[in-house]
Amino acid sequence: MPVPKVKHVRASVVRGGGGDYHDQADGHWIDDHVASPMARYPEYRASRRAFGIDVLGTLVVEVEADDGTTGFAITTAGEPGAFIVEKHLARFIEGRPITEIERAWDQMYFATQFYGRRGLVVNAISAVDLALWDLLGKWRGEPVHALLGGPVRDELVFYATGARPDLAKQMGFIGGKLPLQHGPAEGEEGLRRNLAKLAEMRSRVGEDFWLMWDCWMSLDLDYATRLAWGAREHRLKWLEECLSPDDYWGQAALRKALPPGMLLTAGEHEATRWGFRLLLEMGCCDIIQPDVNWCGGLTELLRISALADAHGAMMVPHGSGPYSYHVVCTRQNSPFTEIILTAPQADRVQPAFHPLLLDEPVPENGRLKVSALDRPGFGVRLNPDCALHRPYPR
Ligand SMILES: C[C@H](O)[C@H](O)[C@@H](O)[C@@H](O)C(=O)O
Ligand SMILES: [Mg+2]
Repeated sequence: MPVPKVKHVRASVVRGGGGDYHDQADGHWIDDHVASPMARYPEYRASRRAFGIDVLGTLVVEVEADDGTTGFAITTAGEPGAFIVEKHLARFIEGRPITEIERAWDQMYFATQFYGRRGLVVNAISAVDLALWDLLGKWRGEPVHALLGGPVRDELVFYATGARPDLAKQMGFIGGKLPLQHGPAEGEEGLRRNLAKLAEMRSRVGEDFWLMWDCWMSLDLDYATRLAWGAREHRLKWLEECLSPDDYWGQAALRKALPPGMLLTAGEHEATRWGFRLLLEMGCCDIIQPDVNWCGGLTELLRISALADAHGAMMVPHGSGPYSYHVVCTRQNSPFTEIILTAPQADRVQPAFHPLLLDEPVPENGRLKVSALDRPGFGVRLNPDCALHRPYPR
């Protein structure tokens, strides 16, 4: 059977949830006084949307082959991402056999290296890469996990990120990750409030349920160290992304300063094998957390995961929904994964990319059978009720 060629690459945008976790309506837990690097400015302390955490919105990339098969994927990149795909990346994909995913990745990365390397550009590359894997799976009639060598486990186990770890425990998750709410700018009172919140949650969930803090790049080395030692009595399992992702030196120092047994995690805002090599070789973390839709896509994540494995580190993707599940089920060093509870009060499970994807599998009782992934490609469809807009048609 001749291998089809890519006929069209289309980049569209959509607002409201979807591929941008922070593009949510008013009153959502994810924007309720969460610590951030901008909290040193009082006007940006109460809300991350106030400084534009939701500025990009979702980019949807569709890759259509000349036999009509179409793959797609999403990321956080919005209209600037659509520009990069239509005006720059598409030229390396259109007209090529749909099987040439490695070649496509290499050309997309090195052609944009002079202005990319991480962030928005690599988010856009990730979406094209994931769309190509979706297309390949659909053409071959196989789930993506089968293209990666197949599952090493029968079910996925999840922790949940949200404001209510107590409810996450009732929903059957193995742990709950809280957003840290107060950073250094709110001084000792803020530190006391953080620790009081953790103590309250520990009292609700009992001794064995995992509790973690997501610090979202908001701290300095001294504050993070004091927070960690204050959290020790409440059995905090890990501190996440405490410092600037560029401060490899501070992260390495923090990891050495933590109480015995407390883990340090990082990586959701890191990208490519080179960025994660730096994190791992400098001893910055115990668990790397690449976002599959941001780190370079699946092609690059396979290299990143192998690096982590060689360093004896776990690779537990940040969010990423089905794009994570198809990889995690095939990697020995990915024993569990994350779902970000995108429901406004973090009180129920809904698809991670709600409302944009149809057929997105969701964990039940904190678990998901790998057999639920057994549909071609990533096994999801675009919701026709979510109107796409193509800002740079060709
Ligand atoms: C809850 C955190 O502040 C972020 O909003 C979240 O998207 C991310 O850091 C995570 O690890 O889930
Ligand atoms: Mg995080």
